[in-house]
Amino acid sequence: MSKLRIALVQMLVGANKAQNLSTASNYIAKAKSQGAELVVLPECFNCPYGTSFFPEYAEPLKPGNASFDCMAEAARSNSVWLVAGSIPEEVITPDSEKKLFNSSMIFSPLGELVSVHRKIHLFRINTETVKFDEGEVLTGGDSPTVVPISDGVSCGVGICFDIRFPQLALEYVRQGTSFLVYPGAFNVVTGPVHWELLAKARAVDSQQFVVLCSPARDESASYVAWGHSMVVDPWGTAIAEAGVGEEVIFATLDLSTIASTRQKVPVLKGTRTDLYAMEWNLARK
Ligand SMILES: NC(=O)CCC(=O)C(=O)O
Repeated sequence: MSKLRIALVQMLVGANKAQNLSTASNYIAKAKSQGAELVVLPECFNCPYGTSFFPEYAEPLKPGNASFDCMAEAARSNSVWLVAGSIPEEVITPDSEKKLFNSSMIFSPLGELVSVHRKIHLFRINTETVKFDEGEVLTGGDSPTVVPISDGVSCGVGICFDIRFPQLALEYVRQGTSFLVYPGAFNVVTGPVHWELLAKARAVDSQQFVVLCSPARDESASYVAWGHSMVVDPWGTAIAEAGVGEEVIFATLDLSTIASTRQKVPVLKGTRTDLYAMEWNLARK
């Protein structure tokens, strides 16, 4: 595989779960009809983004549950790879404790669940205007997720706040991924300053494609998403970008540009792991 056509579904997410699932599924079919081989949905595409909503909308990621069944069928019937944004996942532990994760299901074109990425870094923010702590109800995941797509092509998955951690992206580089996919819902405070900057930073430091998919902006929501879903190439150039409304955007990832970028600017080869390591011991405050 030398090129991969992808679609990012920047959809409006509301309070009605069935409606959200139907919207997602219609857009997946539309993306396929326009040539997409891999489709990405936004963070929390089955429920409004907010800690008060997560328990009510959470589901086990198994057949027999609405979001799982709908997405498996959408991937299968359209024969596409599907990074199904994220939904609140309910897990009952062996000690009968209920835990919730912010999780992304990844389906193959056969409709098989091939991976689940549980958001590792829970979103915490405390500004004058936006305060949020996913840790009030969610548990963080504990492993990076690499999805094999085809012969030698794989992608690393992160969810939103995960993009702020270059160490995770560099771990994906170590594991040989070609692109990084982050379903995300930045907000109107950090979005204007950090969203594009972080997408480009991760693309430049990992020298691969970076894909960010947001919900469309809904000014009446309790949490107003930034929008601006985008795809950045290994050189750091945005090759597709949405506005703030509902929209599907497309990009063709020319995977040969990964090697050519790394040849032009050999930072990965030049990394001096003998002088510095990806570990540190900051006093946590
Ligand atoms: N859903 C999230 O993780 C939001 C992350 C965010 O807005 C940020 O600034 O980081």
